[in-house]
Amino acid sequence: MACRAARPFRVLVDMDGVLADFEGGLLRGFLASYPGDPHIELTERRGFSAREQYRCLREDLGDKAASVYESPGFFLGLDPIPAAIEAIQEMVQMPNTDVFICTSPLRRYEYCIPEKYSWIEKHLGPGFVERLILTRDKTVVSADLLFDDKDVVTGVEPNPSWEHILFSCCHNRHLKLQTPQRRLESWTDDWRAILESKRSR
Ligand SMILES: O=c1ccn([C@H]2C[C@H](O)[C@@H](COP(=O)(O)O)O2)c(=O)[nH]1
Ligand SMILES: [Mg+2]
Repeated sequence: MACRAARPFRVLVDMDGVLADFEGGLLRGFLASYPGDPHIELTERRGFSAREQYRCLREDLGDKAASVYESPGFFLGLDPIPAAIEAIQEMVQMPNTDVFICTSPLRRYEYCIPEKYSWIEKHLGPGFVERLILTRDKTVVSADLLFDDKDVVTGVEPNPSWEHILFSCCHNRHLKLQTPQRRLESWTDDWRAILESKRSR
């Protein structure tokens, strides 16, 4: 029987907080839309859900925060995370390596979904649009690694195929990781070493 060739090493890269600066865009939009309201500095952000932290600050502020990222142009207007574009462009050229962008759309998706596609085309080119996976459950996507800023990535699959590498973001920097979880501080941190250490296992 012919041996099945080993499949390429597969990497999932999250979008918000890893490629696109969701937190910076939210704060900028909140200050512009609600200049008289209390806001949360990025250094004060705790927990994945900014909406929840704003709601805890004052009941009405959660919906105000959501109105910012539910507005037309929000997702398309996000700045790239520093060095993210260069890192992905290098990663996708690596031999025997497949890279997909795996991101969760808002429930209110009408602007979010097309703008996520447009953002990828704008910053990574039309070819990368083929590599965009939209799902609210990343555990069902098969891969070797997932770079994601969310502290815990859960879904219907209790044992996802990928190792979750926590990508540092304002809301998770304070977290102390449980061994053996690994963190990537930024795209100028040694992401290549993480790929090679995993690839060789
Ligand atoms: O406070 C928040 C923060 C994020 N979101 C949404 C925005 C995006 O659609 C997804 C991002 O999830 P990823 O895990 O980065 O794909 O979460 C929100 O609704 N509220
Ligand atoms: Mg994210």
